[in-house]
Amino acid sequence: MSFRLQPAAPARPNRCQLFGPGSRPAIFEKMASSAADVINLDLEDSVAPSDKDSARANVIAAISEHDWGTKTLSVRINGLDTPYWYRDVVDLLEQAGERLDQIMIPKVGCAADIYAVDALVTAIEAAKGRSKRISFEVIIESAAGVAHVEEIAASSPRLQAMSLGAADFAASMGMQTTGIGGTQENYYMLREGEKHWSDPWHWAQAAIVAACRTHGVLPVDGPFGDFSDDEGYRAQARRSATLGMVGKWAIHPKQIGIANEVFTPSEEAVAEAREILAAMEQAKANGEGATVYKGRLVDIASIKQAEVIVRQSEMIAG
Ligand SMILES: CC(C)(COP(=O)(O)OP(=O)(O)OC[C@H]1O[C@@H](n2cnc3c(N)ncnc32)[C@H](O)[C@@H]1OP(=O)(O)O)[C@@H](O)C(=O)NCCC(=O)NCCSC(=O)C[C@H](O)C(=O)O
Ligand SMILES: [Mg+2]
Repeated sequence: MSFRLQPAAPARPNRCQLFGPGSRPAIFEKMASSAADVINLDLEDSVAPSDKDSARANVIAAISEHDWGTKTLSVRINGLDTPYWYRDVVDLLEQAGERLDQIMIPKVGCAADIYAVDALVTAIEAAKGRSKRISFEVIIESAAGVAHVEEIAASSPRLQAMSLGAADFAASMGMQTTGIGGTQENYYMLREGEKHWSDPWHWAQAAIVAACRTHGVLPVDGPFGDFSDDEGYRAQARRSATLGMVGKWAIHPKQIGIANEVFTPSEEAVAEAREILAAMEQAKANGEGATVYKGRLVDIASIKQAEVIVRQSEMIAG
């Protein structure tokens, strides 16, 4: 165990990030009144090149015009490989009101990508006297992104969250699929003639969780494209939650409730966690470092596991 303590990730609910194209202002009010914890107004891939300027103007206006409540309000800018991103940053930071919380940087490939955006944001914040420091979130959605995930997680004190973007990731990796997340028909093993499906996103998710937990960043699962498949979305969200991710994107309002349910620890899970903490208190009072709870071992590490669940539930309850 390193003597360095693992930094805590930001203590904010991030169970569901609801996306909407910046070119579709008719849905902004629905997004604002939704039950999502985070709103992502998109200037990137859901906006056609011909609409980039008008979408940017829509988003800047919407930041002040709608009541976003206590949600984290984030805007996804265009990638650093496009001619749009610097104008996104300049106009947002110069023109959008103080309600803007966060910028999402897509297709990040190395720490220097974040450095470039950080330098620009820092200069504009100072020049304009913005009182609120903008935070960053990034999407890991390329081979380079996952190869450099740890340096990216460490890249800036502004960085609060990191998502896996399954669609661009699959393309960058040359994966044989057009699916956005979820079970992939050809990713199976055979045993005695029976197919057993595996999870092709798992290794990248695990890399993201480890990098995020090392550097105090929130790990988030990205989009699930088939919004008519509720159970497929739920299954992927449950796997992500089990792996340590704190939330998942919604690309349609019907996915919000499922994400909120999966990423809120259940009453039973919280009750059990509290019982484990009580059992360990008793064990400590008896001079023991380990004891038996419901027929299984619990020890000092179990305290930390139980605390994760209790802390998450208390933070969500506010
Ligand atoms: C996917 C959609 C285009 C579907 O839109 P639509 O056809 O309007 O859906 P419905 O008719 O079923 O809508 C029902 C009602 O819900 C409202 N609605 C729809 N979408 C949203 C939303 N995102 N937020 C809030 N409200 C929404 C409709 O207006 C209907 O309302 P009403 O008429 O009052 O009943 C659309 O959902 C959509 O555009 N989704 C977001 C797409 C997006 O942002 N994509 C980018 C993120 S994913 C990505 O980028 C990939 C990633 O980078 C990677 O690489 O993996
Ligand atoms: Mg993408």
